[in-house]
Amino acid sequence: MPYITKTQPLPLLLLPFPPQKKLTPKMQSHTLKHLTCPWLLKFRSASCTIASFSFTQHPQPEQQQEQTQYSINNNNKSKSNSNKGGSYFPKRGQELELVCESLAFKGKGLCKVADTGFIVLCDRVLPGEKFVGRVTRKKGNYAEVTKIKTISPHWDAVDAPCEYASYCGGCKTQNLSYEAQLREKEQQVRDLVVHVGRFSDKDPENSCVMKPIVPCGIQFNYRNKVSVINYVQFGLVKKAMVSLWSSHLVLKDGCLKNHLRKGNGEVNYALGLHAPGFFDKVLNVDKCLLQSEPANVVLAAVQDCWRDAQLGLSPYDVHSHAGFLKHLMLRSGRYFDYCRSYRLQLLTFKSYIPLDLIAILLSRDVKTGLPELMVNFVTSSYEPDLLKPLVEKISSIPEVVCTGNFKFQYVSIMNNVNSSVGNTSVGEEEHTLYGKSTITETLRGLTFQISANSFFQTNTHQAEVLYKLIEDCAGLRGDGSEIVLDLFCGTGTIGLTLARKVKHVYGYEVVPQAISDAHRNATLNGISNANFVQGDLNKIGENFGNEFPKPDIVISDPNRPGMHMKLIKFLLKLKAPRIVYVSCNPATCARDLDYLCHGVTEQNIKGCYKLKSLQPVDMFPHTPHIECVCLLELS
Ligand SMILES: C[S@@+](CC[C@H](N)C(=O)[O-])C[C@H]1O[C@@H](n2cnc3c(N)ncnc32)[C@H](O)[C@@H]1O
Repeated sequence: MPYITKTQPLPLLLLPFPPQKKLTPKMQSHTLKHLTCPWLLKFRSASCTIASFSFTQHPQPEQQQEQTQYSINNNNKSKSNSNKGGSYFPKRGQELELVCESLAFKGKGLCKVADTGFIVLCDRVLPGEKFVGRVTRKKGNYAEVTKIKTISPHWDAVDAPCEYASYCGGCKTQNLSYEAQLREKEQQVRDLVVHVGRFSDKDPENSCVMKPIVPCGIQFNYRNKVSVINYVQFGLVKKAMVSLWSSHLVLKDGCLKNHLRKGNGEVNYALGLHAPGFFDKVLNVDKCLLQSEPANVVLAAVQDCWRDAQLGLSPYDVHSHAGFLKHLMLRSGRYFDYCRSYRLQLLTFKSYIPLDLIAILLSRDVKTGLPELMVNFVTSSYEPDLLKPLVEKISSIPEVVCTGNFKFQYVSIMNNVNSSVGNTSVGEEEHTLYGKSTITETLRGLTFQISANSFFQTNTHQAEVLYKLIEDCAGLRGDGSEIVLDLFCGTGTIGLTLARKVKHVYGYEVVPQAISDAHRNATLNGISNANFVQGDLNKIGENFGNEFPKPDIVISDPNRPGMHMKLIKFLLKLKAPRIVYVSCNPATCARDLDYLCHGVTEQNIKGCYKLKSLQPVDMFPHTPHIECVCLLELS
């Protein structure tokens, strides 16, 4: 059956209860459990019974003691720190001596105030580190602190290779040895599976379910796209609150401070990464160690000239909404793998050769398969003449274009125009300024064309590993007889990598452009047994499922919020023999596994799956992100 070329909407049913409305008990029965602080459960699990699992946490009796000895402020008045109920609560501005116990989901250090059990979170502390923190925020029944000074570091602390590591929002754990990062990630998943997923670690049946984390073979230069996600956004944003001239934000008292204004009072602008916690401040960077070297070469070239007054390029001001340049997005092919394979060969000559040189040497012999690079300028209006000097500069960089005999990279330069006041990098219109409008990447033997706005796994190297694990979990019989349902299919990559070994793939995805990319990718690879349909899986109606046969395998790869209750109920009714759940958020993953295996207690719905394996995968070294591949079988 040919795949559908026209996008077909899912049978839609509007969400009955907009999440912002106050929920009545009936409404609550249709919603998912709240997972605002899943990490609290590890410490407070004693208060949660399996039957009435509550995510509303309350201070424990031991926290109700008033504390005096743990505050080290001179003017400490700990007694006044107790809240009305008499439970311990540190005061804003209070300084505490703390030890980081582990890392919570966003990479924040989890600490307990000694003898009270009161939980505080602190950014940029490492497990085992003893430090002094100042309370900055009270939040429900925990507090956030800012590190003032380290008393004794954790023994797994290492020197971060990136000069921006201590204050950039992208890599939070570069100063923790990679082995320790992996241990922390694995432990986080284990804790969530036990406390949120309710898979007891004391149950012998669960003992072999949780697999050791799969490390990432490359720890730098692995990102193929630097974009708006995870604070790793390149933006051209006016710096606010300027005082001194400098092109960098600096760290002072644990906080980012601007260091800026020229002597003549002129405001300074930056091109770089979002400073964590600030939508309007950007950390000027010349290099990011997570992205490819050619992308860094382009970044340096743009940094070199965009401030030139003669070019008349005005950066976008998020406050006044005036200005032209909004974002610079860099997307590259598999530069690292490409270079590494040749470096390994060259190492046999026992000589050190820089990566760039290796790539140039390599490219002399190879006519196809060169890694490609896309540069996307997001601007507030379409003015190609203004961008012309930048396009000329980038397209003449020897490392990124074909020059003479050195065919190194293919470069595509795009312009997404976004006139809205928001900070989004997706354009309302797209123009090709140089080269073609897509770059090509290969994954598990297939070729994918990626446009500026399409989703593609950001670590292609580790995506190979992830997709192999997914295929292993799918447990294909090898006779090409299975039906696969690929939920949250994006540009169809998972389904397409399985398509040649199965009877048919049905993919569902909300973003229309991703669906057209999926169709194009199917054609490009000569695959005709895959249908891709555009629709919102949070809004499926009663008829969802009528347009495809009962699948043998469901692949579900939702984004961070996990699956909607409607989809959980659909899957529990569908009863496909296997579900491979791929998740980028172990907290919502654990919650959804709980529903699928143990049921939805509040709605008297029984679970019908058994968790066979849960495999954490490190896709993003030095960041808090964790991917998991879970296999569920009908019980
Ligand atoms: C983690 S990505 C997975 C993409 C794809 N499976 C892959 O490996 O490349 C999640 C995908 O779910 C899509 N998505 C998010 N919310 C959705 C919804 N409510 N309905 C359908 N698709 C959704 C996103 O657009 C994104 O493409």
